[in-house]
Amino acid sequence: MELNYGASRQQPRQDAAMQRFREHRFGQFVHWGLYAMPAGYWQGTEYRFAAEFLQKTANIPEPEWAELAQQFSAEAFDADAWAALAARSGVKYATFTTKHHDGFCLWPSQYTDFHSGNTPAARDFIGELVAAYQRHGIDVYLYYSVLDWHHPDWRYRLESAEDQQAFKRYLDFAMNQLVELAQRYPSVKGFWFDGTWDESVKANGRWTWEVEQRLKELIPGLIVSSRLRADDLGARHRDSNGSLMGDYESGYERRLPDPWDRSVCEQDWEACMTIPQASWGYHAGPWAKRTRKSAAELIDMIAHCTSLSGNFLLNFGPRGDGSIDPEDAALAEQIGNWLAQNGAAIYGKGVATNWSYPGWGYYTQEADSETVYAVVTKWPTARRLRLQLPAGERLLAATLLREPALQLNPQELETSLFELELGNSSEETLVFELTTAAAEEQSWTEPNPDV
Ligand SMILES: Cc1ccc([C@@H]2N[C@@H](C)[C@@H](O)[C@H]2O)cc1
Repeated sequence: MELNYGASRQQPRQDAAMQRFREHRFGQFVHWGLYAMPAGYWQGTEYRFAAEFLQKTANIPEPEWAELAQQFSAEAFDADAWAALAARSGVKYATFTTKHHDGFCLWPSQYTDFHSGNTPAARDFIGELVAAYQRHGIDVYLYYSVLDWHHPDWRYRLESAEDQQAFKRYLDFAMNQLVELAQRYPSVKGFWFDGTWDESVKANGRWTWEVEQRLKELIPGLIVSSRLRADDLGARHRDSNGSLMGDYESGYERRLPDPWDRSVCEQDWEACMTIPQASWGYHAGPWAKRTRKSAAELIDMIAHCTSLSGNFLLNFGPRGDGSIDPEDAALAEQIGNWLAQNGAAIYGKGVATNWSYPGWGYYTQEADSETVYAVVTKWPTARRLRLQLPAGERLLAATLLREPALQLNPQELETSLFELELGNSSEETLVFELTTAAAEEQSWTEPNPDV
C-alpha cells in the first residue's frame, strides 16, 4: 500500500558507516541517571523491578522524584575510566542514555531546566563521555527516550483537542532536544530510540519520519534504530507493508532470535541485554545480584548474535556516584580477555550461510571468505565434536584460536561429517578456525543394501 511515512529502503544500507556498525558486532549500552542513586530502594523498601522504573514502581510523586537532582553530585564519575574499561572489554561502540523515561537530561539542554547542569555535579556528562570514548577509539551512539514522565505536555493517548495541542508542544520540544544533541555532539554515529510504544507516538508516524530525516541532514551517514519509527497507520519497526523502517531492527530486548532462524539475517539487527535478569539501571538489591549472567553466558550471546549477522549491545548500569560496580568491571575484563584471543571469530563476521546450526555452539564467517569459525559454547559430554559440513566439503584441519594454538586433525566419519577429539580441556568457550576443501571424489561406493 502507498505510504508517506513508511520504510525509506527495501535493502540493507551498504555505505561505509553502516558497514562499520555491522562489523563492530559488540557494543556497550550504558543506563545512568537519577535512578542510579536510589538503586531500586525507596524509603527502605527493595522494589524487585527495573531500577530505572522506580519512580513508577514506588509511585513516587513527580516533584519528589525531581528533587533527586539536587543530590546528583556524581563525585566518582570519571569518563576516561569508563572508556578505558569499555576498551578493555572489547566493545567497538557505546550507546549512552541522554534522557531516560524520567526526563532527566545528562547534558545541559537549553529546552528544560531538568538537567545535569542544574545539579551539584554541574557537568555535561554526555560531552565528557563522547570525548573520552572517542579518545579510546570507541564509536558513540545516543539513546533518547521519547516517553517523558517529567514534561507537562507528554500524553499517552490523544483523547481531546487539548491533548493534541499539548502533545504537539511536546513533540516540538523533543525535536528541539534531538537537534540540540546532534548539533552539540556531531561526531556521534547514531541515535537509539526508546519509549515510542504509546498511542500518542504511534499516531504521529510523520513526526518519527521527520526526526529521522532531520537528524540525517545534520549528521550524514547517521544510523537510526527502527524503534523510533511508526508509519502512517501506526505500525512500528516494520511499516504496514512489512518493510523495516530505520537502519537496523532494534526489537530484540533481553531476548535473542532462535539460533537457527536465518530469516533475521535479511536485515541488520541488534539485540540489547542486561547483566542482571531485568534491570537496566543500577539495582543494589539481592534481587538483581542473584540473577547476574556469567561471562560464559554473555560470550555465548555475542557468538549467537554474530552467527546470525546481528550485533550484541551489553548494558552496564553505573552506580549513583558515577563509579562502575566492581562486579561489572570484572565481567567486562573477562569478556575482553576472551575477545582478545578469539575476536577474529566475532569482529567483521556474520552468518556462515551454507553451515547449519550445530547445537553445540555457532559457526561464523566473513562474507565472501572461505574461512569458517566454530565457537564451541556447549561442550559435548562425550568430548567429541561432530561437524556436519556443507555437502561436497571436507574438513582438513581445525586450529584453536587461543594461545597456545593447537591444531586438531578431524576424523572423517562419512561424507562431509567429521569429528574432533576435544580431550579434557577445562576451558569454557573455545574457537576453532576451520580449514576446508572440496571433497575428493568418493573413493568407495555405498553397498546397495538389498533391503
Ligand atoms: C516495558 C518496558 C519499557 C521500557 C523498557 C526500557 N527499554 C530498555 C532499553 C530500558 O531503557 C528499559 O528501561 C523496558 C521495558
